Amino acid sequence: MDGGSEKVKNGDHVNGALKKCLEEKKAGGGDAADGNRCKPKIEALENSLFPKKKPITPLRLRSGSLTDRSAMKYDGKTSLLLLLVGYCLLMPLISSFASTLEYDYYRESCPQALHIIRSTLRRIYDRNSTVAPAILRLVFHDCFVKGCDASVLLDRTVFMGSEKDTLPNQSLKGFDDIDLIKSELEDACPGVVSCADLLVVAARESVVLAGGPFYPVHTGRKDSDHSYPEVSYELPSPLDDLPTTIARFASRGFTEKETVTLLGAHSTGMIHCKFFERRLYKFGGTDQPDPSMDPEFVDFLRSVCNTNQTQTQGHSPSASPAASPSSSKVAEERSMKMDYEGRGSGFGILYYRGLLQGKGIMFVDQQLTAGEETANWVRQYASDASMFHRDFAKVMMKLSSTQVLSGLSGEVRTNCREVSSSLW
Ligand code: HEM
Repeated sequence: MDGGSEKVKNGDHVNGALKKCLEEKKAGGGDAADGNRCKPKIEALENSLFPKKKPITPLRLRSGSLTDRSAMKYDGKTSLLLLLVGYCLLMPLISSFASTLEYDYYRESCPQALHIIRSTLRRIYDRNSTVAPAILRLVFHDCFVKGCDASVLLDRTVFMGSEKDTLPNQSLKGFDDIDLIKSELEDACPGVVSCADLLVVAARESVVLAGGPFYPVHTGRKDSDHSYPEVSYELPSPLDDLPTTIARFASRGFTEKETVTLLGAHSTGMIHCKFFERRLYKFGGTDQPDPSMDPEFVDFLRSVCNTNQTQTQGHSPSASPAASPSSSKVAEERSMKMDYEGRGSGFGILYYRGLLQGKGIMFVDQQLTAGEETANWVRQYASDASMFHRDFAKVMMKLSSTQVLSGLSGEVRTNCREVSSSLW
């Protein structure tokens, strides 16, 4: 076994121990995921995902170095210059320390915060399981646009446009569910828990509910006082080819591998026919379907999206319940269920296997098999569920920490749809 798979195994082991701890604590009626009891296991999981580097031994200063007083023959001007340079270099460093996220940031201000998020989300999920993929997608659309600052949740006002109204965000869902969770938080701890933290924690829970891995989420994010509709157009499109997708993710600091991993989120949820219909009939200006698609799968998707035909069953991914009624209005609303029929190890692995068989629903998904490096990762994830779960956990932690506001930057909104500072 190579070193990489050894680490995967360790990660699995720690994740298993953590899950056990959480279950035991839950059976005991408490909330453990972020409580003290499971903290050592959460830290062990973090260590297995991100092994700590050895501390660097400080270099001994040799005589004759810059700190050697005898060598300091600077005049007043040089000292002032050095002071200025030092100030300029250190200030960003100091403020970046001040703005670091923390483990269990709300432990004193609102110790029940994470329990409230988790239990409310689970209550909603029990009634309507579409909440989980909806919130997972929301966090991506939030974090990709100016960082994880809940800007995507803001409604339009007379002074400010809203990200929600832009084309890439028009089919986002889950806003009411976020409102419900926020109102529970506000009842318990008014004005304390940010919408940005709410969203990343709820997304983590959503991944777990969808059969994906648990990953630790540090907290302390603040909310933006601004929405960025113009930046929303930088979100990837379902019609993008591979180089464009790679470039878009690279612009946010993600590697090719991480891009492949992140798209594994398409293991769960729904996708409307309008996002892939052109692939089925008139691909690339021809009268033919996309040649990279499996022909039987093309027929299947045509039957799902065509309101005149009856629904076909028995394929994976399966036709969605939303695809049953047959009025013309519903034609637009027809959708494919991306749930690749798996819980536990099914999350991810079936999505990548589907890609290898030409059964990617959106062009952007199928394109992952078009590049040498990306196709290599697709193949690896299709055969190694634990490697995918470990990488997905890591990349979701990275996504959740993208360009956050913290410390003195940003605010805590009391209503996720409106900024709290009165100017807007
Ligand atoms: C190239 C990048 C991506 C593109 C072009 C893309 C595009 C889309 C589109 C068009 C849909 C269908 C929406 C609908 O029918 O209403 C969708 C669904 C979804 N996307 Fe993505 N996506 C991308 C990456 C991601 C990432 C990185 C995540 C999360 C980490 C994600 C999570 C989801 C989820 C969970 C759904 C299902 C939503 C639901 O059922 O409500 N997507 N995506």
